[in-house]
Amino acid sequence: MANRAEEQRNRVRTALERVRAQIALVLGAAANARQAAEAELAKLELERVIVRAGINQVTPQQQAEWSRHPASAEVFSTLRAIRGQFYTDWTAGPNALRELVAANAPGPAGRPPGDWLGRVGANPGLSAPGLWRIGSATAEGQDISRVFDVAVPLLDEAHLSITSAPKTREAVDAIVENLLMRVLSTFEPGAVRIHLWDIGQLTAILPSLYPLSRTSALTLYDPSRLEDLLDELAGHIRRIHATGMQAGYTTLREIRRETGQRTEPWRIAVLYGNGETLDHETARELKRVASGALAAGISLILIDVPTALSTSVETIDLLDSRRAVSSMTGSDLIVDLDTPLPSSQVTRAARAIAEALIAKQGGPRSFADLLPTEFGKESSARELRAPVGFYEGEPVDVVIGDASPHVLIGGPSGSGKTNFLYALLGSMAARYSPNELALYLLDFKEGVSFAGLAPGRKDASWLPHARLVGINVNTDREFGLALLRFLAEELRRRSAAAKEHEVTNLADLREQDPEGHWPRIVAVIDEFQYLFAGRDAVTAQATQLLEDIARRGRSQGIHLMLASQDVAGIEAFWGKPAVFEQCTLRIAMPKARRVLADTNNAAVAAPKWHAVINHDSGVAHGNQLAHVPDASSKDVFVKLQHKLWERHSDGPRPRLFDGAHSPELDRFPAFTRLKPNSRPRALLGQSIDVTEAACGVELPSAPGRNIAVLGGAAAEALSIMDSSARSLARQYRHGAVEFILSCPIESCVPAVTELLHQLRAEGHSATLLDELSPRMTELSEGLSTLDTPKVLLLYGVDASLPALEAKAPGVLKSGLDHLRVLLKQGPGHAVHTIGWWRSVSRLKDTLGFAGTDDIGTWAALDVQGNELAPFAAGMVVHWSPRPGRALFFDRSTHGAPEVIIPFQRPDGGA
Ligand SMILES: Nc1ncnc2c1ncn2[C@@H]1O[C@H](COP(=O)(O)OP(=O)(O)OP(=O)(O)O)[C@@H](O)[C@H]1O
Repeated sequence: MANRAEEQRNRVRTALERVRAQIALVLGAAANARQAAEAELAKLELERVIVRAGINQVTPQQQAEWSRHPASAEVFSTLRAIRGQFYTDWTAGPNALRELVAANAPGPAGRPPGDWLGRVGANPGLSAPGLWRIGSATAEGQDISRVFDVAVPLLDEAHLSITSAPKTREAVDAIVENLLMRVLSTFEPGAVRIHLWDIGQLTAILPSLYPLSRTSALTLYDPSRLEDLLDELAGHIRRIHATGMQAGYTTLREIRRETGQRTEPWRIAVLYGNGETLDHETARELKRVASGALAAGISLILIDVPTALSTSVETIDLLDSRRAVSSMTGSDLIVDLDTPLPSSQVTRAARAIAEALIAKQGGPRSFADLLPTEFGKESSARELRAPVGFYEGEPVDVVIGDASPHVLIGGPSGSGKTNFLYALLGSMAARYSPNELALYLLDFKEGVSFAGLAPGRKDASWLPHARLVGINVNTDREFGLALLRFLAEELRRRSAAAKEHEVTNLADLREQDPEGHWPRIVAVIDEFQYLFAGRDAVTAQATQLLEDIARRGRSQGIHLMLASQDVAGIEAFWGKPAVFEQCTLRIAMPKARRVLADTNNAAVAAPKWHAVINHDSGVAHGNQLAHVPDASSKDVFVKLQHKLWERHSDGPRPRLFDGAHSPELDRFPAFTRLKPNSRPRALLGQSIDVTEAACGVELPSAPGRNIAVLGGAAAEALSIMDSSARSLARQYRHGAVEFILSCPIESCVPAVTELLHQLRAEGHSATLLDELSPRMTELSEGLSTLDTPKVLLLYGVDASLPALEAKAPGVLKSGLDHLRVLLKQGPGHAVHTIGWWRSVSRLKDTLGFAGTDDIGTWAALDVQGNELAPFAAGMVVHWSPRPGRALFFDRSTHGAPEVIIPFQRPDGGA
């Protein structure tokens, strides 16, 4: 037993020892591998150090240090072999370099100044030469065939850092001037802007270039305010980055290449320091700018600014006034700097460029300059982009898209807001077809500023992109609300479609649903402050709807463009910052207040007929000043509209809502389409709605289906009675309904008689009663035996009351009692009353103790809202009576009363 146990222990021990031996072997192998790797690493590191320092540049001290390295012999022999081989091949080097520079530095970028200095460049600036010549160098051997050009990359490619040597300021200036003149002379004027800052001076920097300083090509900065320049550059970078990113590009170079347009100039910022390090904050900002600058087409030339930049920087270190070493050629080679350009010639050349730029920017540009050569070619899937004006001859774009979904436009009266809107609408309409862009235009101002965009009497054309044009709506705030409701509904429809297709934005929806009709919608509301003009339900609903649309419209391609004379005064707006914040695109006309950020005063200084366009919520760095061409004077916009209309005249015409005109019943589609049917509706007027709808009342055989017209405004009352009767008449077959009319108001008799004839002409029985009571009695007593539906058209019931109340001797019930019976029981027997009472109290008198239930629908004219509460289930009724409008309520269908427009009667009254 003991033996077996011992045996087992021995077996285990032996096994363990074997394992240990294996582990030791593996560890040994790993240690060896590691040692070898470390040796290799040390060798490579040494190699790197030697290469960096230069095998020939070495000091004896360093040489001694390197020699101590175990791998030094091996490394030196490898490097010498490579170097030897390189220099053997190098016979072809200078020539190759000459060819390289010639290919990458064409024209003024690399040619001698005699070939170009003084001539204005013609390169349109879609791409830039890769290299710019600064001098030459000579490879070992010193014979002429070994001389080659030295050039540095600049625009889009790299920054440049120059370090001076004692007494070399002139030489440094010569390098910078040489480079700048090469760049300026390469491109057409305006393609490059130079920013100059010198810590030591304001006025004497590169004086030969001064003729350019009266143009945008050259800007000088205060020595004590480097941060201004850095701020400005940061602003450009942010803007270019934002617009590029939206379109899916990461660099300005890519934008230019892909779009074929030079959307932005290149910028070169020349910073002369004094060799001292910048303060911490400025250095940090400089680094930040430098790292984003190249992608935005901005390059820095830093002179004696000792800041390590973490991006591509080439260096030129001056040895003396003629010689330098450069990172382009390495420390082994000396660069012989080009001789300075003759200053008088530089001045002359700078003047020529400045003059060419001024000539090119020319006088004010016209509306036609905003239009593309071919119409309707752009896609709005990602954004809407259109120039609206010019800054120094260059077009300035407005972009409406995901990053700037909504627009706020402000400017005092006469500052050119409407003109701006026309310029922008024209520029967009010319670029995008009506399938890409749909416009809903609403103007709360008195006047007809958008009227021309809808077909009119004088001009039958319309802007094909316009779906709705609302004019003279200053008193019809409800129309603004209707537009907002419509947009909110469209938003819901789009969200549902997006959900169905499992996408989150318009671009993707359009991709997933190519057959769908998903234009970008731009809703322009001029003088939108009217929406908030009262402390009432309209303001509350408008605010809520605007917030909703502003928040969610961005991803569904629904954009708001809100314009106002005085944004500052819109209390409801400031109380609800959500809408304001979503309007990231701000347009400030000259002297506009509060449209831009509080500290941004650009609008104050903006000249006449200019606008400050800011896609960054109004912060100063986003300012773009633009001269807006005249788009609103006679025939300017119209010409474009005609062209567009001819292309799309088969498309739908826009709905025109003109608050100054009441609709005509005989031309109103909802009326002309009426035919006999089983559910006749009395049309009372036009709904204030985005679609051209009538508001109607169904008169089924049910209690309460009577209509009361309330108030003393006779024209409107007559109109409502008239359209109700005539519309009902059309919905019955000949003789299938009987109209019974009564009118104790003398002045209204002609209108009533005319209606009587019209009803008869429709083939119906119609009677105008002299006395109301007998017929009321007859009808109420025979209710259950009546065979034809009847409509009682009772004008001025209040005037009939004395006669109705009178009782004949010995008779128990008065005519009024019978009328009450008819109001209560008539509808159940197809006898409906449409009555006009000139005051609410007289209606109450008529109804007596029976309560208000028998009046299921009403249209109120000049009566106060609080009087109407009993007829609207006790709810608070807001109503400020106004001519040509009525407040309409149908207990069976309405949650709240709505404003309607009674039809225009042919005699001219409402
Ligand atoms: N860029 C422009 N160039 C030439 N004329 C212009 C320009 N902008 C506006 N105008 C003219 O100035 C006048 C006022 O312009 P506009 O109606 O656009 O201003 P507004 O700010 O909308 O003023 P309001 O709110 O009072 O209508 C118009 O007669 C218009 O033709």
